[in-house]
Amino acid sequence: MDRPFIFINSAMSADGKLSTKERKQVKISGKLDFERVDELRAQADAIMVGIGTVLADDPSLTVKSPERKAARKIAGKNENPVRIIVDSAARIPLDADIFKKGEGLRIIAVSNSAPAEKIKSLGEKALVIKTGDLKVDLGGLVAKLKEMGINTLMVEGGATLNWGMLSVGLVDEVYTFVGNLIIGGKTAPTFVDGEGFTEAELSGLELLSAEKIEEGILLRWKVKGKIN
Ligand SMILES: NC(=O)C1=CN([C@@H]2O[C@H](COP(=O)(O)OP(=O)(O)OC[C@H]3O[C@@H](n4cnc5c(N)ncnc54)[C@H](O)[C@@H]3O)[C@@H](O)[C@H]2O)C=CC1
Ligand SMILES: Nc1nc(O)c(N)c(N[C@@H]2O[C@H](COP(=O)(O)O)[C@@H](O)[C@H]2O)n1
Repeated sequence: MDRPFIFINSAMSADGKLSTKERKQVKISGKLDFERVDELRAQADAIMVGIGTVLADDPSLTVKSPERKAARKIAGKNENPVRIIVDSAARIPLDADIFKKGEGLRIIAVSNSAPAEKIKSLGEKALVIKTGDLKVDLGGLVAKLKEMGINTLMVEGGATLNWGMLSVGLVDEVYTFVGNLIIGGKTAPTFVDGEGFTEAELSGLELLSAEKIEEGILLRWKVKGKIN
């Protein structure tokens, strides 16, 4: 394959929301799910999120457990997977947590429309990869990641990037943790936002497993592509 194996991991409320209408991150899952996500991070070559997630949550995207970080070191890797932000217009603040916390390569994926001055400043903190004219070309980006030796890519949202990846057929598997709360609100981000598929374009899934974790359920899906 000329791209990495790509999977999405997201935590959603029982009504499919990723966060509140104010884009505020809320606790959807508990300690056991946190550990599961940390293990997925530790096993991945790279983790990717959209700029909307950075602006809303300012995540560090680091591996949290000292044991998992040590195991990566023993395997000759950095403590953290490569951390990638999809950021067409290079809006990421230079003091974002992904720059401040943890070791390892950061990649900011921008488009040709990103301002040159900002790209220059980002170049001091991260590798900047340019694809696409107004919007990052996700297919082009993942092909470059593969060339760099990234074989497993974990996508951690948000709603728009999930759509971007799924809509162009770049996702192999999906993990959705469904938590025991309702968030509601028609403007609250859902698992997949963006334009949405038409009936003719719907993407089918095969259920690989379903597991109760604490008060929620973890579903693992294989993406099958177009149903119709
Ligand atoms: N519960 C969970 O597991 C998670 C929740 N979230 C929540 O999701 C929300 C953020 O989601 P969004 O605002 O939708 O932002 P997002 O994180 O999906 O980023 C979207 C941005 O990615 C950029 N992008 C560049 N090229 C693209 C392309 N080709 N296709 C798609 N996007 C492209 C665009 O600038 C776009 O605005 C936050 O409220 C955050 O808390 C985020 C991650 C995980
Ligand atoms: N709201 C929410 N609930 C959960 O149960 C989650 N697992 C997440 N995941 C996302 O993970 C990011 C935090 O990463 P760091 O701890 O800073 O490394 C953040 O973007 C959350 O939206 N979210």
